[in-house]
Amino acid sequence: MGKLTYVKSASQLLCMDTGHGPRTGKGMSMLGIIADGSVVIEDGIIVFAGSDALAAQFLGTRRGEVEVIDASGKVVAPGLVDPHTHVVYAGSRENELELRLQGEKYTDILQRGGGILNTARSTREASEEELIRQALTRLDRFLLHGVTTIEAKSGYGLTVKDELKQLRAARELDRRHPIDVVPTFMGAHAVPEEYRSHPESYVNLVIEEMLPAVAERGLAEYCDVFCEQGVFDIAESGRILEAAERLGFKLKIHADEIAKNFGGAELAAKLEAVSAEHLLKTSEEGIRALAKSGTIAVLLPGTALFLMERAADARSMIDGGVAVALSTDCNPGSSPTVSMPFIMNAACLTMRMTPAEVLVASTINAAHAIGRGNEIGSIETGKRGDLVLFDVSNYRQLQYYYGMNLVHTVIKNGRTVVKGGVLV
Ligand SMILES: O=C(O)CC1=NCN=C1
Ligand SMILES: [Zn+2]
Repeated sequence: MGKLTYVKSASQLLCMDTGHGPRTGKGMSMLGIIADGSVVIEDGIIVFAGSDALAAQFLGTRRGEVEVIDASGKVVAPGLVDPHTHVVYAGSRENELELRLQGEKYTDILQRGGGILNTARSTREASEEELIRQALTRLDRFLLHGVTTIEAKSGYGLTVKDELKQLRAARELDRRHPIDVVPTFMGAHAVPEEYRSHPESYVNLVIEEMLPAVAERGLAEYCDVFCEQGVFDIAESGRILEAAERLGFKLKIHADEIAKNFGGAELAAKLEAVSAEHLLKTSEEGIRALAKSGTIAVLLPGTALFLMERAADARSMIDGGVAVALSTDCNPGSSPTVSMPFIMNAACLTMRMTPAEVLVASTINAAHAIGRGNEIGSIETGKRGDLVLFDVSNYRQLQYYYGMNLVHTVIKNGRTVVKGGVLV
């Protein structure tokens, strides 16, 4: 019988246990709140979630060491999940912010060899250990912002060797850091300079060499493609994703970020991708297609803000029956942040999502977007003991006191990893 962790007397315990699968429509507003709630975790797994009174009864039947964490006056939620990051990379691109402030477009910078290709140069030069070292610091900051599981994409190597290096680094992060890391292959992030005169050969390299190399090493669960005007078009994106599916990868797609009605969402729905990401410029037909296929819309309001673009039409998606998740899109070019709390604020203030919807989108729906909806994302017996204690007395205050990090304590697999806002 293992040590018990007893998180007691939360002013609000947000169980997120009011449904199955990704939440849609009204389900996105149902938090499963227990006032004066308690959670008991044993050997990293939740063994009790309910009222204080029932927790005392439950504990009365148990012997052994109990670590008590007083959550009175605080909101206890499932550990936040970030389903879309490019967290493994070297270098930085602060110069591009000023270029864009002067009016240069993101795609113009990429076309002339900057942007993703800038990060590719520094990532190719960096050793695997250096990539790990830089990313570990970002993961510490994710933890301080309440995030206990993230997805991590490759896509800054753009050669077989360097894409494998990035994905091995992601696997090492998962091993070394408390945060769980779900890996995604994204060799189709941009066409590297050495292939600019013959991009179709790069598509063939992704399909014929990179995908098999990643698959036989078991280095990624998902394949993602930057489906965008001037990057990978609908036909190329479809070829790559269909090849990936044949090799057993689950599918994601960066869709409709920049060009209007490019058809990325429709492609995601046609391929029944697990998720479609960005969706800033998605058409009404695209939204209907996502609802029909059950593809999760992973929205990135921080990226929209940082690119100084209008945010995705979350309201039409939620009202249209699409399951919505949120993410930082942590990357050095279009969203250099790890703050899920800021993303939740931005989702309310720029996409009119409610305080309840952003919590569902940052926990259970985000968990389903990376295939972990049965293990994390809600506070239910049998799920991982991943919790975040916020220093507010009710969940609405998380979006009311905006621009602040209100994380007090983070518990990962039943172990306290952040206390009083500092790593322990
Ligand atoms: O610019 C980057 O490094 C990340 C990105 N990929 C697609 N959109 C943004
Ligand atoms: Zn991205």
